[in-house]
Amino acid sequence: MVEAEVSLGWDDSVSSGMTLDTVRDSLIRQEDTIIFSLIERAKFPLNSPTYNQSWVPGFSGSLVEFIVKQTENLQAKVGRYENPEEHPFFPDDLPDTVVPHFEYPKVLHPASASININKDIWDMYFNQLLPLFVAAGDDGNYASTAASDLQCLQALSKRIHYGKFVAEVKFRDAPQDYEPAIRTKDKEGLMKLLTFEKVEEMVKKRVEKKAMVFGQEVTLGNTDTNVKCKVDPSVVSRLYGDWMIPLTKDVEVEYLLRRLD
Ligand SMILES: C=C(O[C@@H]1C=C(C(=O)O)C=C[C@H]1O)C(=O)O
Repeated sequence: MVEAEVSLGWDDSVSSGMTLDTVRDSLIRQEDTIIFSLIERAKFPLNSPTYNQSWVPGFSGSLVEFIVKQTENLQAKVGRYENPEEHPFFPDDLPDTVVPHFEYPKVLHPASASININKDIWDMYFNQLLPLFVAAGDDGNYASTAASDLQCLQALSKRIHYGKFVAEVKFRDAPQDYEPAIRTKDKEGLMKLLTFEKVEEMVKKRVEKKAMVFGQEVTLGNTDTNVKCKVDPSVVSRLYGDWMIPLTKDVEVEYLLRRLD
């Protein structure tokens, strides 16, 4: 299976133009998308009926499940999941694309297609993250709430699965360091090799600052030094420290384990 796909065009000697710097630039830009999506979701209170009631006749799941499934169905038809940067939350039974196939550069090892940790991302988002940054309450805006959740989920999923690209460029930069740990399936060794603590500290500080800048009320009068942010910056920093970075690194390890298949 993997061999057949390799013969369809994956060639790891071809330069993708990707470097650790360009990959990190993409992660930095994705921070903006993530923080804005959280700010948008924070406009609404928790709105728990979005998650714990079935509303749609003939569909037994929650409203958010319905919206995510239906949207993914539509987006699959127009090719969203042909892009190796995108991963569906409900990958079963997605329709084929109806639009012409776009040739994305084959940067990743074909085995990477089997890595999708969206189940964990879904659980983390709804059970741990959401209650930390939205107010309690119910304003009835369930459909808009679910649409905002989808934006957040897609942004978080893209960032975390971007670990595949991070791992690929790290491997290409130093195959001699990674190969022994891959061959012995040494997850801990791989984790050590790919970890840059200083970079992680910078990421956490930067997203905290961005949340402060993006989420403040902009007024034309004197700048109020006591700004109240739309999303608590320390929650954003915690989101990265406790979940985004560890999950991205899990994806990196999973990718590397398959890198020599
Ligand atoms: C993504 C990278 O790999 C690891 C994960 C990081 C992250 O998720 O932000 C940051 C540094 C590394 O420990 C990277 O090196 O940039």
